[in-house]
Amino acid sequence: MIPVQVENLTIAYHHKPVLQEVSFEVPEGKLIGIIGPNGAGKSTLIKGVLGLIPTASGEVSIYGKTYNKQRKLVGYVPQRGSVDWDFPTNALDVVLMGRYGHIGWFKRPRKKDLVFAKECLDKVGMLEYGNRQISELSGGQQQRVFLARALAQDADVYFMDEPFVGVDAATEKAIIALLNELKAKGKTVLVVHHDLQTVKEYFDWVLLLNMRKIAFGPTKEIFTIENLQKTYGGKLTFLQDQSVLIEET
Ligand SMILES: Nc1ncnc2c1ncn2[C@@H]1O[C@H](COP(=O)(O)OP(=O)(O)OP(=O)(O)O)[C@@H](O)[C@H]1O
Repeated sequence: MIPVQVENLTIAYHHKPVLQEVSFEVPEGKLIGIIGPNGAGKSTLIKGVLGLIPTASGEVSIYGKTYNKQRKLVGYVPQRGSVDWDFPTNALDVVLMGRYGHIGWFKRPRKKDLVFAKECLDKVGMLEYGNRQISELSGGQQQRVFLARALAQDADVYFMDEPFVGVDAATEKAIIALLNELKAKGKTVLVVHHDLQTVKEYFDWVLLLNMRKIAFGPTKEIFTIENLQKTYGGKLTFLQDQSVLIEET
């Protein structure tokens, strides 16, 4: 079964297309990087797939059915900047929200949901912050709580929008270890990612995006200088050994 299939997806804001006729099929059990310059439509793609914004045309299916029918199978870590952190709730409750697909919105969480939510907080090193208001956490800590929420969903396919932004090097390592753990369990994880230096190390497959799909496939084949130039235009600096690339912003 194909975890995510996108066919001819077009999305426009105020009638101006920002994503045009994007098609790809995501294979199961892989870590996939979504790469492209600022404004390329990476977040828009994820939001479109998850039905959070209207699409102009195209089809999306999750394991062969519409997202609405498969919600429980999908976990989402939004971009940190897009979340209202002043919302009065503590870290454990944020993680418990990840369980509602399993509990049902109007029922109280069962003991085992609570235990599982705490396990997820522990996995991201945040157990001791369970009672802390999310507004009182640092950016990197907030990011980890959202990761714990996604883990609590116990989904089969995950979408993460820049999970490494604002986290320190140790946390980045811990997050990538978690993603690899998910992969080892056969889960599929799509990650919007900006650091070109780590793409080869982190991701099995990449989607290169700039309003349109530039290329999609195994990192070894797709993450080439030629494709990166197509994706970023001239905004790349090639270091001497040709293997290290830096995006100028
Ligand atoms: N709510 C909105 N209303 C109007 N235009 C929007 C909206 N959200 C995004 N856009 C525009 O759509 C385009 C794609 O934005 P998007 O956030 O998907 O890019 P991105 O690739 O995720 O960028 P970044 O790397 O900067 O996060 C941009 O030109 C952006 O200005």
